[in-house]
Amino acid sequence: MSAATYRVSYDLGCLRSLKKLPDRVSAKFLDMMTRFMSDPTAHGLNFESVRGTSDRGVKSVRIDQGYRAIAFITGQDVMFLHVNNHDEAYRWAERRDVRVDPATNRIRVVESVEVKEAVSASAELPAAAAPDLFNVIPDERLLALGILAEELPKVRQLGDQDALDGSQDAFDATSYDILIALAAGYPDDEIRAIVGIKGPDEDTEKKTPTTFANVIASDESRQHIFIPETEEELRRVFEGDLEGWRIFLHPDQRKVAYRDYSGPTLVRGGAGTGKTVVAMHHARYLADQIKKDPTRSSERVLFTTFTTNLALDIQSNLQALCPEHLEGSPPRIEVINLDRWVSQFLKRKKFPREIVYFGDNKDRLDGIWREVLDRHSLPELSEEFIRAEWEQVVQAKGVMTEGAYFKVARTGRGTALDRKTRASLWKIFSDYRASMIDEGLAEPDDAYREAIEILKAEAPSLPYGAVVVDEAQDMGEQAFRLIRAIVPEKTSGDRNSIFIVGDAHQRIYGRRATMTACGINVRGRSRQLRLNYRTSDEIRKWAVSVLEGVSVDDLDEGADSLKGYTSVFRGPAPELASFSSEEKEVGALIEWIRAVKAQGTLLGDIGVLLRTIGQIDSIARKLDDAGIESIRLRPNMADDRWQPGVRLSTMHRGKGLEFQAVAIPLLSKSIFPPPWMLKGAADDVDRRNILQQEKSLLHVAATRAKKLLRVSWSGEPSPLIVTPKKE
Ligand SMILES: Nc1ncnc2c1ncn2[C@@H]1O[C@H](COP(=O)(O)OP(=O)(O)OP(=O)(O)O)[C@@H](O)[C@H]1O
Repeated sequence: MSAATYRVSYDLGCLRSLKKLPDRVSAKFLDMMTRFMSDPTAHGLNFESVRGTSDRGVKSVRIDQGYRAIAFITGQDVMFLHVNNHDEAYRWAERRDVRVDPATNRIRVVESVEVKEAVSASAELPAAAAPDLFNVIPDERLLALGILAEELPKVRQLGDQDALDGSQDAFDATSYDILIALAAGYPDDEIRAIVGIKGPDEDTEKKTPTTFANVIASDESRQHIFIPETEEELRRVFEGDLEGWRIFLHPDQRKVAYRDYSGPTLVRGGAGTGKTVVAMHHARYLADQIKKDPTRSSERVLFTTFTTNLALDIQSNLQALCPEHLEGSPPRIEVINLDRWVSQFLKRKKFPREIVYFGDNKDRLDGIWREVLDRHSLPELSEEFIRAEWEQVVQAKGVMTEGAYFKVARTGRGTALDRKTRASLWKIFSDYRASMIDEGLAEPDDAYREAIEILKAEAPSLPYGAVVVDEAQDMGEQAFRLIRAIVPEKTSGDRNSIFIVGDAHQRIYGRRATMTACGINVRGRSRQLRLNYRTSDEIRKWAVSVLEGVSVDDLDEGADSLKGYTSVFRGPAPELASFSSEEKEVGALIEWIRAVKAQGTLLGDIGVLLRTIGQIDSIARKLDDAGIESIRLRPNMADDRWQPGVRLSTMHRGKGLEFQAVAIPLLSKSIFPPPWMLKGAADDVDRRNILQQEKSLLHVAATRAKKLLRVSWSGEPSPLIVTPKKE
């Protein structure tokens, strides 16, 4: 074969079979395929017929003397299905049949054999212990879910979970996913959602003709089929691991990421549903478009998020996904957290003040507050209330004059304020602002406002064609106004301008904004993801139970819910452990870490998430005494996963991390939520907001766990914990 127009694709089964073979075979196959990709005319492939196969499109290709690749050829498509040593490859190919399945909009790779032969022909299919795993499930239900008729006899042979786990290669990839979800006990609608198959009533999309060429490129097929666009991409997949998020998106994720939008877009979804993954793929999609268009060569995509460490994670994940867009100078995708972007921008613009984020200067602001509050006689309001009013109303909404403060809507604030009180408060706020300027300091909201003003006054000079925003739930009004100012709506339209992902259930920094109010109109372009890829369904359910009674916005003017939120796999129930003393609790935590390690989990894949830095210090000492290595994760520093040691992190810093096993200790009533926070509440509404934020924090911490979650306390449990268990 030597025509330049062939489209080459790789079934997931092919990539998996390749990973089982010696590296040199994979290297040879890769070499052969990259050469074919670069110049099919010079490096044609010799396809040979496979004797005995019922499907005439199934062919073999010689890799070397000992190994063969099996492919399926039709029209202009070459799809690789399997690689193995000569005899096994032929045996595998003899009974394979490739077909278009209009019901699922996928390409299916079927082993078309009779029952006895099927089992013996599938070398990896283990002997069934007792043929009962799916026995209670009638054929009609299996077929309606998408299992192929030819596969039914093999399904009936699967005796137990071990047999199913070992039979991956014996089934079409979609069928295997269906069986795994069935065995885990999911109901049919959830199985369809997990596997990405529409139910008979949902299938309302306009259908393109179901030719092989169309179906192989469908979002559904591409859940299991990889179509490389460049040799580089092929190399990365062959040489790296098969991380699902990079290659095989769920059809719902692909539909959101790989398309154009007529204006700003919002993607919501519970923890672990792949919002960051989708945002990264969309950034890549946008950068690919820029790359293809020479007239846009100076354009860039700004990928921004809330915290530095999340930006660092995204940078390294994008490096794995599309390095070609990060390596240029300047790179086509620029990843930076918004605070840093602003401070760099203002520095270039010679902004004379220092922006206060953390550390010593924060103490200087506290000092200014003390002096200002001493100078003014306070109305009947607490210091906490006044400072919260400054942060949540004056600064958050960018109020600059007394007149504006009289008029501003104080949404979310509990205590009503009459005009006279507002006038007294404004004197305090003006004094504080003037003193802060005198000291040469600025708060982040001041910095955002300054940047917005500069951008509005300047002729458009920034190179950004689009902004992608992650963790939007933690950004405030000024941040969104700034994002809009970075990519202002053009007279030619607002196409692909802003792509925002977030989840208000995970709002942990107390900021809140309504996009429409900030000039970002996402109406009609809001999407939702529902499948949690990170956390087992059992842990997910517990994490959701923590949020009971919490009502959550949709980052705009409506409400959000976690309806339909499900995990793609199941696991052990979270362990809730109660102790009579903290000493016993920490002792048991140490034993738990040892047991998890003994079961094969690396220490670095165990996270202990705590509410305060003081608690981290204390647990670190106790782990040290017990001879267990630990690493404290600090804000603004990436986690070097190669370093051994249990990860100790605050719940806040835990956002953006994930671990096989997570422990959340010290959740006693007297410690969590921290009493000082509730004591500092300005009024009942503030108190409710604090409790809501702490619930979100516990929810975030719990959803960092993949397979194991352990929650513990001593004495009385925190009221935020559901269902206690005795020691
Ligand atoms: N299609 C997929 N296939 C395999 N893994 C996936 C897929 N999509 C997401 N994941 C994995 O699921 C985990 C969660 O993804 P991601 O961090 O993007 O979710 P999120 O919605 O941003 O989560 P959170 O809101 O909790 O930060 C990651 O480990 C990611 O690699």
